[in-house]
Amino acid sequence: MTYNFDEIIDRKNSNAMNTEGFREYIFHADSTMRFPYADDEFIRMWVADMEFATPQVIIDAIKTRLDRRIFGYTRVFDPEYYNTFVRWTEKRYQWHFEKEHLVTSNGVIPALYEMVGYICKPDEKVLFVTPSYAYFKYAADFNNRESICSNLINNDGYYTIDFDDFEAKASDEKTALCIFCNPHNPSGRVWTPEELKRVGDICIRHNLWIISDEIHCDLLRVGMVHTPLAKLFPNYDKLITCMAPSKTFNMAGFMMSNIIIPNSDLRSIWKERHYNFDNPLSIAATQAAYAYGADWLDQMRAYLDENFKITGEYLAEHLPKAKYRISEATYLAWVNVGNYLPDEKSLPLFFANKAGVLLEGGNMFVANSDGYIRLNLACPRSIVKEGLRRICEAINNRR
Ligand SMILES: Cc1ncc(COP(=O)(O)O)c(C/N=C2\CONC2=O)c1O
Repeated sequence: MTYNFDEIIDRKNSNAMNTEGFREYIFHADSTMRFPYADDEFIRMWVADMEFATPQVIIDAIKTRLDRRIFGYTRVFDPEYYNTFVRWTEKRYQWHFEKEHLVTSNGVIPALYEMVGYICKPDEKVLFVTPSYAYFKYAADFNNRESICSNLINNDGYYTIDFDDFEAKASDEKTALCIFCNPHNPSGRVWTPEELKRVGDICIRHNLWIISDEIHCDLLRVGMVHTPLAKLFPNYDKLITCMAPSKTFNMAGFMMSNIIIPNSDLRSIWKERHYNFDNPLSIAATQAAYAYGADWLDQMRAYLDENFKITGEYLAEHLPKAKYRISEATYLAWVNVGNYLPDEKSLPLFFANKAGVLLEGGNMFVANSDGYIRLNLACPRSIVKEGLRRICEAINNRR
């Protein structure tokens, strides 16, 4: 089957964050905030969900479950749920994990919120690299735990880990947990086994817990290889792995993620305190995604690769002083426009007002992200092209 990723799908009046939630999330404003563009005139390149239809195989599985017509209290009991997912990780990442280590959560972020509280004592710290997905900091904030950040080294747009700084912060006796993003949002880096080995060795040397957030792992550029951190450290049971179908198959609204907790004590705490019920439609959707979604994913990745390619070509022609590298994973382009807008206080506000483009950027990624904008390229190509046209025009025509 050939999928049509050029199709523009109307999301209005579907309670989508993407169309309804931007004022609050990006601008901390209410519905009275106004722009020179009507809401449906915006090109939306901000929140990380896709403008592509969720694969039909997933929709069909949901319909099949709907036909059972009763939707009472539900959790994963069927071993086929685990079998389907572990076959996916074995086939794509040559990584196996034990059935009893798998728990489900209604999202990776809710899992982070819970586990920071289970793992860190009140005076302990959470370490992560920056720039970072802001919810890593929010998970620490929510639990009144201190964040400790290690800035990535930015080599002309290619990010690497400052291992000396990372180890200095990991060695802080109050640092108890590292939340590590692999692949990395927002830089798009796919960490190499060598980089991952150094991260793991440092964390183990300083007796840290590690949560490896691998939610973007399926969204690799063609030819890239994802290495689960736990694959390199099979005997370190203080290493939790988070994966989910939500980013991969555009089903974040089903709020289903897989958390692999090898440490039996932590797993017991999780089972004791976590509200351990799942949406029956989400279980059906997740199982179908991993059982039958590979063909759609492979076609979608090829479409995304082309979107990243045309983005680089367009920026090279129209914004030659911008810094851009094709992300090694995710569907998020990370572009440094600082040479053009060095004094812009809010890049999202500038582009909302001047380009009619909703995007994230600047200080929305905790630290070490000044001058950068993040563009969601998981859109029909015509939308990507119009967004790029508007962004470049707004910059080149600014007064
Ligand atoms: C690294 C990372 N972890 C977790 C999540 C969310 O997981 P969930 O709770 O949905 O299972 C996201 C979503 N990233 C988003 C969502 O919108 N903008 C972003 O950058 C993410 O990028």
